Amino acid sequence: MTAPTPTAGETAAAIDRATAMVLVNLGTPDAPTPGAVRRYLREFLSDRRVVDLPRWLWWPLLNLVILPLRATRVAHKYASVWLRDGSPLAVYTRQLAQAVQRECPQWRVLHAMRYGTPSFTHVLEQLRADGVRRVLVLPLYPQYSTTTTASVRDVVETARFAIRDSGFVEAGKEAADADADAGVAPMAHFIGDYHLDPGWIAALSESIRDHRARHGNAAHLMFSFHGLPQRLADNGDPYPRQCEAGARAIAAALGLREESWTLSYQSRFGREKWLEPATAATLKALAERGIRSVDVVAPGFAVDCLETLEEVAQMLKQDFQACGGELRYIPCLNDSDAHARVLAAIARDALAATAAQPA
Ligand SMILES: C=CC1=C(C)c2cc3[nH]c(cc4nc(cc5[nH]c(cc1n2)c(C)c5CCC(=O)O)C(CCC(=O)O)=C4C)c(C)c3C=C
Ligand SMILES: [Fe+2]
Ligand SMILES: [Fe+2]
Repeated sequence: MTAPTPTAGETAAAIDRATAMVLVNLGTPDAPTPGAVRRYLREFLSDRRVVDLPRWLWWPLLNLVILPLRATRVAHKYASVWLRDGSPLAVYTRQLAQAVQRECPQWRVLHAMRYGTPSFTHVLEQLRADGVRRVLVLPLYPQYSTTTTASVRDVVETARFAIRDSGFVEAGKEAADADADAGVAPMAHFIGDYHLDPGWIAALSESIRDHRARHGNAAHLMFSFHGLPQRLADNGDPYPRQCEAGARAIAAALGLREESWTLSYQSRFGREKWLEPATAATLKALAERGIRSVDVVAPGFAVDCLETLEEVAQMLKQDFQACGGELRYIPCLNDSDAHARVLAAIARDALAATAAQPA
């Protein structure tokens, strides 16, 4: 009996079983309930990369004030965008990893979350047990920030140390083999940002062009990015510069006139001064200038989530309508083929660059 002929994908898969790619996103609650949201927010907002107040001040504020007040309110928001298969961020991230897997049949492609499940540590242990020796980590944040990207890097290092320290031994191995194997965490390569990647700029420009061709051109295009405390930018976080450079490159690719687009920041949290201009205030100012239609795109989000679907496509849309205008939200690249191709190309380039480096 002859073995079945392998497909192109299977042949390629046989070439590099030792390499995997992990797409890492922020994470999201497991259910749109106050309990699940509380668990998620507790983990997220306990990360010193996200809130850097002294613990003696932050712990009581978080546990006794913020979580009790916020969990129920935010659970309602999640409920308003929840999909049949879960939170939008979880569903689209999972589907995006599957789409990238189709683009890269030679490697294993998985996803992990910085907070909640599946955790990066869990995914790395699984890959290591399957014999993967090299992991390419791609945080799903096009722009680098200490609050997001650096925090993913933290868990990558923690997970690699945890594997080394656990003296991980596979069942059924001979002692010598097991000794040789114990503590070998896969090597990790990390992609810090892709805010000016030409493929990414082209994919976003194309998606905006396509949306406008189908729904008509609004008078104005707004690039709305998740915000950050201004203090972090003042201390050198490159995030706002990368947002500006990306928005400018997309506007140029679309051939937009300077006065027909704006960059703004949304999702403010807490009392500190955040990056400005704020998306809500900018929309109000546009309405006051008599601009009646605005397209909003959110290039800081790889996939749609609470912040785009609830805050922009529901709340800000209603507010703008109340000012007599029409807001059209342009979805994120999500699990589109174009997005999967861009991320696959970024990964291939990153690995080719590491291979080209001298040993
Ligand atoms: C100090 C608090 C926060 C900082 C700093 C921050 C930075 C930051 N966040 C994203 C991406 C996302 N944030 C999302 C939700 C979200 N963000 C914060 C707070 C900070 N973010 C909170 C408290 C929440 C949860 C919702 C709420 O309680 O209001 C999400 C969506 C998650 C989902 O489940 O859908 C994303 C994505 C970036 C890119 C960023 C810095 C650049
Ligand atoms: Fe956030
Ligand atoms: Fe928000």
